Amino acid sequence: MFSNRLEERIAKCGNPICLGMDPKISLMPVERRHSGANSDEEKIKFFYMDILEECVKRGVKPAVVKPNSAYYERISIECMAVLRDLISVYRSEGIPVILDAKRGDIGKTSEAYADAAFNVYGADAITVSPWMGKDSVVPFLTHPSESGVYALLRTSNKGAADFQDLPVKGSTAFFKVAQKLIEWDNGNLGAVVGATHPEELEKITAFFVNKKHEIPFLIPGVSIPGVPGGQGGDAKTVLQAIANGGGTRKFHVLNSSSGLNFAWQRTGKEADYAIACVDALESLADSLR
Ligand SMILES: O=c1ccn([C@@H]2O[C@H](COP(=O)(O)O)[C@@H](O)[C@H]2O)c(=O)[nH]1
Repeated sequence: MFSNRLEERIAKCGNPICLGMDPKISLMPVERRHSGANSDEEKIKFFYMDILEECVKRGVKPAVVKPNSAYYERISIECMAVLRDLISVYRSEGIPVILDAKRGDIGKTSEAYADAAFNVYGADAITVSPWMGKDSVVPFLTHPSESGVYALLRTSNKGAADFQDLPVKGSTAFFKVAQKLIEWDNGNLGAVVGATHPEELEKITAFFVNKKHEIPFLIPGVSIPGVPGGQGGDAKTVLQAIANGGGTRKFHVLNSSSGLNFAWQRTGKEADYAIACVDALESLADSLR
């Protein structure tokens, strides 16, 4: 089951951090280290390979990584192959990969999406939208690869309130989704809950705890102090919200993408982008112990 795999992985690596891998070429000073890196595809590959190499050298690895496919799709078809290669190489270092693609469609199309995510890209888990209901999510959950599925529950963006917070029959829409997730769960289901609304995170944690059915959360929106571009979520506040809701930390992961990727901006030392990323990862991990 994916939830067990996550628990073991977090215990092994000693931190609950999800390193987002969302490339932004203007913030990737790869040419400082690799004069031959001309194309965007090469830059992305070098950038994330350098970060992985630094992680391995220092023995500081994130619990999981999360590339968002949009950032690769926007570059080129070839960049999708770069994404596949990066997934493979991070996995070969024992780091599970969550493909953030927010899929979901009628059943047979969800089956195709699941094959793409788990067989073609080789990801360990995927994000899905639960909006189309059970038959749109089950094909991911029952895929022979027994991979993880994170359903959007209470997202980190401002617009999350537009639908997710709507009152529904004495409750709130996101709680109705949470109830369905419990019903659909086969040990492979998790939920996306944003870091930017700790009060909602606490209530959602308490909901699952009270139902005696906790599922893994993917918690995006964590910022790294001093690095621009993040959404403002605070990692310690997130863990406190989970504790306040009565939850355990065993399988939840906290995602920071721009904050970790482009941490070199704190010192301005462009050539040290990989060191800066792993420094930020290490100090975030230390601060959460
Ligand atoms: O509710 C959600 C769901 C997904 N995301 C994704 O996570 C990263 C966040 O990037 P940062 O640079 O750390 O803000 C990005 O891929 C989002 O699409 C989210 O932020 N919130």
